[in-house]
Amino acid sequence: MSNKPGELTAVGINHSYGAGKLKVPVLYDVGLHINNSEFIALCGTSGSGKSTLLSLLAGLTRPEEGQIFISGEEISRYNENQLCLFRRRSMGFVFQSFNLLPNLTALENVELPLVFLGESRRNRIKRAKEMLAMVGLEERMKHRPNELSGGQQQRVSIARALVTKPSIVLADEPTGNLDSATEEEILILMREMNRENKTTFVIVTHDQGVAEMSDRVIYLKDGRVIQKEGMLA
Ligand SMILES: Nc1ncnc2c1ncn2[C@@H]1O[C@H](COP(=O)(O)OP(=O)(O)OP(=O)(O)O)[C@@H](O)[C@H]1O
Repeated sequence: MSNKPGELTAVGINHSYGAGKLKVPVLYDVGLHINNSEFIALCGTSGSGKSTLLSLLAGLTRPEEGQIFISGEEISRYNENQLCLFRRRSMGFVFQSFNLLPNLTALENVELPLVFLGESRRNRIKRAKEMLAMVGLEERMKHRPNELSGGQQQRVSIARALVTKPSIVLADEPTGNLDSATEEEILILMREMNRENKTTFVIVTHDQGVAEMSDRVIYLKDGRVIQKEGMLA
């Protein structure tokens, strides 16, 4: 299997939690292909397996069966160190609860992924400032997360996700903690980032707004992909 930067492919994924009598199957023969620079909504009812699938695509969980290819690399074969390096270099993450470090400023939070990649301080600051300007927060870069609104915190976390120029951003309910006006603002921002940087976005969501703004919806029901080409959930 060869795929290009920013492409994701899953083949024959079966996954369960627990073992023996306590084993709970969660994903059944899941297959999907996502093209470079697509903006994808991953939808489905509560408990259908969306977060589990995202965690497998992120390489945070290893599939019990099946293969996952990201940008041409079969990450389902990687060991922990290889996975960690791959995530740092090629992926960005956005979470419902923002996951910013409370004692760091917005600028320092955005710099952090570059610290892990060993970038010089000068380059880190330059790049983090550029990203904060791109998300409209250059005036707030010295502020700590508790001095920012929820929408501003999510903007910082989008800047942090994109600062390493990843080919893929994975987001788990990124608008779940925001009011509806802010939710729309954040969605528009992610769509702009997707178009400007040609970054692939995969967004787990219950929000119809995300689905409507997406190129495509992948719909999970009871652990199976039931709809995937150009249809809304
Ligand atoms: N660590 C775990 N151990 C055991 N079962 C788990 C674990 N994580 C998830 N599950 C189960 O796997 C199933 C799928 O969970 P998952 O969180 O992937 O669904 P989801 O579609 O993201 O749900 P939601 O929309 O409610 O967040 C659920 O039945 C859940 O209870």
